[in-house]
Amino acid sequence: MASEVSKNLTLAVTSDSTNGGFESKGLGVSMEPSSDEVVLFVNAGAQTIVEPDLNMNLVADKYFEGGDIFQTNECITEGGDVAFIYHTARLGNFQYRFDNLPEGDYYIDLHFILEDSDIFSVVGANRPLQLVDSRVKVKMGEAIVVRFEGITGSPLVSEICMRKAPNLLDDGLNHDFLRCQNCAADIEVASVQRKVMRKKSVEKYEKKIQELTSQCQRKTDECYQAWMSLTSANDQLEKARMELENKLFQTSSLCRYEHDKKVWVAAVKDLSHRITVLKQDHSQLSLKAHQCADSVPDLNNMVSAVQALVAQCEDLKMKYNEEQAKRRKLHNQVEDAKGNIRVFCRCRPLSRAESSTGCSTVVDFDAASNGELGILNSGSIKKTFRFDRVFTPNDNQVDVFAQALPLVTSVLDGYNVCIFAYGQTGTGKTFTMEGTEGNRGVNYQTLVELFKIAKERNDSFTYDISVSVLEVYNEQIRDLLTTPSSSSKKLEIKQAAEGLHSIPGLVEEKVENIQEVWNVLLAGSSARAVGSNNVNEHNSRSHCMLCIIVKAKNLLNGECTKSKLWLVDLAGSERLAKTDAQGERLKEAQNINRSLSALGDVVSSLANKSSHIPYRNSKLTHLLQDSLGGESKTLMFVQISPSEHDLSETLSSLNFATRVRGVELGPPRKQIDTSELQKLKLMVDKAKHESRLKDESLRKLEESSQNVEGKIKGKDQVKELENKLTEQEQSGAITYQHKVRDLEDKLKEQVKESKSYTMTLQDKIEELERKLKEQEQYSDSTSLHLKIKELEEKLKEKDRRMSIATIADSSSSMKSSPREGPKHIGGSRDKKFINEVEQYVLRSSNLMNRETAVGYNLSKRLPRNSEVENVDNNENKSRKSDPPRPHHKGPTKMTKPAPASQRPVNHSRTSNQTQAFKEQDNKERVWA
Ligand SMILES: Nc1ncnc2c1ncn2[C@@H]1O[C@H](COP(=O)(O)OP(=O)(O)OP(=O)(O)O)[C@@H](O)[C@H]1O
Repeated sequence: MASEVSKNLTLAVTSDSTNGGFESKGLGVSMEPSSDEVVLFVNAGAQTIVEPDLNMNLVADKYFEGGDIFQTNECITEGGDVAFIYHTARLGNFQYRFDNLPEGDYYIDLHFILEDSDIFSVVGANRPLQLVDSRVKVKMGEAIVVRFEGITGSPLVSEICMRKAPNLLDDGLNHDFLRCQNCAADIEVASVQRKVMRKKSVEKYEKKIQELTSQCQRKTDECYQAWMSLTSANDQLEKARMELENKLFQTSSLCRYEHDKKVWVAAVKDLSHRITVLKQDHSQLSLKAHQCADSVPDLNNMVSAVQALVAQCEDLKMKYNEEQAKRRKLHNQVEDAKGNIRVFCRCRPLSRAESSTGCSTVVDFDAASNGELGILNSGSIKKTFRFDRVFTPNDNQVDVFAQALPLVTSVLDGYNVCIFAYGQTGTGKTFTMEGTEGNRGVNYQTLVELFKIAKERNDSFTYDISVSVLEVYNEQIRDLLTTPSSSSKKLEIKQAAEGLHSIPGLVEEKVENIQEVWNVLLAGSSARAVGSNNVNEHNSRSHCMLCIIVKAKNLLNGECTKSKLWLVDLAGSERLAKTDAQGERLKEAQNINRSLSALGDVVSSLANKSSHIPYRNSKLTHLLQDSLGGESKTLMFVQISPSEHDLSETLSSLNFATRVRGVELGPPRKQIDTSELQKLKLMVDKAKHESRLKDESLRKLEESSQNVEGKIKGKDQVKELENKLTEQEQSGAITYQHKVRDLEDKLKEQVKESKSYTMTLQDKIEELERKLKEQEQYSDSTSLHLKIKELEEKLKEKDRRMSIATIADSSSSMKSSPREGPKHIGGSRDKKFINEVEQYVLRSSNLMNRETAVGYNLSKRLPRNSEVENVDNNENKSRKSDPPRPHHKGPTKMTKPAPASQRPVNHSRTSNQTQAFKEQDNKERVWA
């Protein structure tokens, strides 16, 4: 059943303000009846204009003053008509329920505080918001519920007051209206009842007023006294405060002084500590200074030692430089010894297709390790070829490159090198030069090695390496590194200077590591394939050329070199007849044949030492001009197939390669040997010349003695003359002895030098011989044997002449020996000694000639260093016809010149001696 709700609701706000209206934003009150409860909503969302109500203060006072404080929401009734609640909890939406109320009308007052809301700012801090006289009618069994809803913030409910309203239903009595001083409601009161109530209340209030007045008087007195005592206490307090402040000030200044004192003491302590430390430092430093002063001489020594070391280092550097130069020279000599053109033959394995068709092999590798290769015909060897190296199908890429490696070193030493692969299509030219990804060929390995050696030498050399890749197809040069737009440009060869060629416009890609090289090689090979329908066919019919340009600078002596390494994969060498070609194919084949035969012609001309080398007959030879012949080194791989079906092509390739290899048969350059021989010859000539001069002076001496003898007539005269002669002879003999001694010393030295030099030469030769041995074994022996024989003949002839000369010499010395004067003895000994030296020198040089020219033969004959002297001795013993060797007794053992009186004067003997000297001299001249 719906409750009857009073329309007379007021929302009041406690305030000191007495006029004007307040606008309460966000608070509203509504009442809704429900079935068994009367609900009072306090809604914070509504707009309500609140009227000020002065009485409200009184109501609030009353509640705060006299009201009990209840902590719960229980309904407490006092006399069954009023309920108070005082609640301090802060809540959001909440409700109070009042049950068991007796039936009747009730006033409900609400006091609550809303914080954080606009109401709060209107009402002021901690002042309650009041809602008074909400009158509700409660029937039997109904309850009153006060519900707060939609409230923002945290309301603090301070009071809920419920009062029983006077019964509105009249029982027929005459009613007066009494306005409630508390709530301003008109309360209907009966007139009698009103008088009694008024009297009672007047009395009650008067009594209360009196009590309050007296209480107020009392309180006023108390207040006055309290005020007075407070004032005096205040004065005393002020005084005490002043004193305290004074004291505090004094104390603080004292404290500050104490504190400052402490600080200063600490600072002084710290400073004195620092001074001690500084003193210690000072003494240590002065100690060190003394030590330094003491160590100055040591330091000077050290500086000079360091300087000496630096000088030593410089010296070592120079020596290292020299050694490097020697190494390069020797390396070059070894390379020279091997020949400037080398031919390696490589045979590929039978292909799968060939094996499956049961194709047989026509190549015999039994003597491959000796550089020999046999071509079989119906099981027996038909023809044998010899090359610098023969690689069987079992030899891998590393084995092959190991043999090409020395040439790579030559490029870094400043020599031009050309390595090319020649052979029939499909014999493995590309395999040898380029290789496959897992089996890199000569090109890649060469570049790896170049970078490796360049790195090893980087403290004495700087190297700039650049690469060009080009192709010669149909006698046209195509740059494979150029951009596609400019690839159509024709390249031509220009002569830059004498012996130097350049290709203007050719790309030279600078490379600094092997990865860059690999990129360039890839770029080249992919460019090669562009524009061709059949890549393999195109590649077979063009020459692919890789040019590596090495610019080197020697950091030690500033020498700069620029050398080239050509790596060429030639076009297939099939003969024209076999290609069975027409039109364009025929032209291609003709061009290939022309360029390959031009290559053959160039190397043949080089072999024949022809004055004109036909480089310009093809683009290929023209390009390679500065790397073929001259000081440059060439390596050719002749690639062959083992198949019986390719026999004729194989034979043709092998014949071509043999023609190329002919170049190597030219005599290797042996510059060192000739120059040394020349030196020794000069030394001998000098010695001979000196000896001749001495002979001349001797002869003059003898002539003058003969003249003197002829003039002697009287004894005194004779004696006088004899004395003069003796004196003359003595002085002449002494000077002569000195001269002879000097000469002997000189000769000894020369012999020693020549011996040691010969030994070093022999060492070098031995080393060369060891390296040559291999080479010599393969070389065509017939021409060498002829030369050896020729040289041996010459040697024998020389020996024969020499023995004749010595026999004549010995016979003449035999004749003059019985009465040889001191001068004569010295002269003949000198000559014999010279002869000995000459023979020895000639023997050595012959040996050297033979050794260098025919190292293979010499290796059997030439004694080792330690054996050289034994050989000499043996020769002494065995050659009885040789002139006797001089016995170096030294000048002390020389026979003293006899006085003229003791010597028989023998004119004929003297003239015989002179004659013998003359003969000997003539023989020597002939011999010389
Ligand atoms: N020594 C070898 N070992 C193994 N396989 C080889 C050898 N030589 C060549 N081959 C193989 O034989 C085939 C032909 O070789 P390659 O292409 O190198 O011949 P080519 O002479 O360069 O031919 P073209 O003249 O057509 O360029 C290739 O498959 C190659 O891998």
